[in-house]
Amino acid sequence: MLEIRLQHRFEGFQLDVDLALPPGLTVLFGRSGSGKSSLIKAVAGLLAPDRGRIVLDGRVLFDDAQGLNLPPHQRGLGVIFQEGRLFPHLTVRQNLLYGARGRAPNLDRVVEMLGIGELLARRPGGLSGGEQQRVAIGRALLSGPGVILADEPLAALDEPRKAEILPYFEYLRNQSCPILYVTHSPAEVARLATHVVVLDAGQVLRQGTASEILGDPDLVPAGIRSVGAVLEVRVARHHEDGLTELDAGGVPLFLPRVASATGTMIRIRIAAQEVILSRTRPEGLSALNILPGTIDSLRAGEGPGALVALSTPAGRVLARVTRRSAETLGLAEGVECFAVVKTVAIAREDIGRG
Ligand SMILES: Nc1ncnc2c1ncn2[C@@H]1O[C@H](COP(=O)(O)OP(=O)(O)OP(=O)(O)O)[C@@H](O)[C@H]1O
Repeated sequence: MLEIRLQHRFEGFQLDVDLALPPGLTVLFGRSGSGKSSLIKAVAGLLAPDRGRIVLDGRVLFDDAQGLNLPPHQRGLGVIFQEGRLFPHLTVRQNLLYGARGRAPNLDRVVEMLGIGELLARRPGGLSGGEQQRVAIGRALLSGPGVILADEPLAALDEPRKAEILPYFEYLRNQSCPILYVTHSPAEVARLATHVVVLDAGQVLRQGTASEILGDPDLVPAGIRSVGAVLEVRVARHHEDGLTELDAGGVPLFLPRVASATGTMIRIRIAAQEVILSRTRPEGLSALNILPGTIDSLRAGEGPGALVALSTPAGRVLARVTRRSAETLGLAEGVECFAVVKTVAIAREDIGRG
């Protein structure tokens, strides 16, 4: 358990938060300049707040009232930054052991899990961005941390490298100590977050699940364009034609082949702009995914659009439609309709482990 209460003033900016983080992976989310990195730095011991108290599993890391401010290396943290920040003069093996201060009984297991056995004798300079980040994750893990701090760990990577690293964070979320993770990316929030804290101008604007936060255009930094639903669904069957059938609360959904075993739970993000609504069950349509539901809310945007929230057996689904369509179709709270989603509208990056 990590408790963070702190106040800090920079010129023109005041950070003021009071948080108790639950187990799992907590995402710090918010616009640029909202205070995410400053908060991470305060926990890491790289920024001494003006006032406050930071306690990890009952151990006080910082308390201005007691004049206590543990240095970073005594805090029991694993830190992963945007760039690996590995020591260039040490081999990968030495970098890994540095975090563990020489003792790493689980070195072999971590090396195997991260697939970095081939890299052990090399120096970081020659590694790809993705390889460096895997080593940085290994170093953080091997330090036996009480909490892992990850400040935009995927931001410097291209899409294929992101796809390579994301599963490791899913694994960590389900296995290890609490993780505090900064990102701007709704896809990362959808895939990784157990809990989301939205910061705005240095204050906590909202806290909630990925689904609650990503469904609210006021909370998502990119606004309506990246609003969407997050559903937890079960892999029901892999079909021979390359499609995977999912059980979404009893409704079948089809996606291009998902690399998860039958019976496992996965998370999928369905962007609101990829959803079409119909008042009657559509027929003769190429889209395979049709979810029946009832409209929970309809919210008109400033422009010609509206955001419709639909309660379905799979969970809450959002659709971005024009106000004109909403009027023509008679969409309103309580109205029953069908959400239609193309199979290929759910990108690979939007599919993660449950
Ligand atoms: N050392 C500093 N001195 C003065 N102002 C600072 C310092 N560090 C951060 N700030 C200010 O504090 C505010 C919050 O910055 P911070 O880096 O924590 O935001 P952020 O949410 O992490 O942003 P981004 O997503 O762009 O990384 C900004 O206005 C920034 O200019």
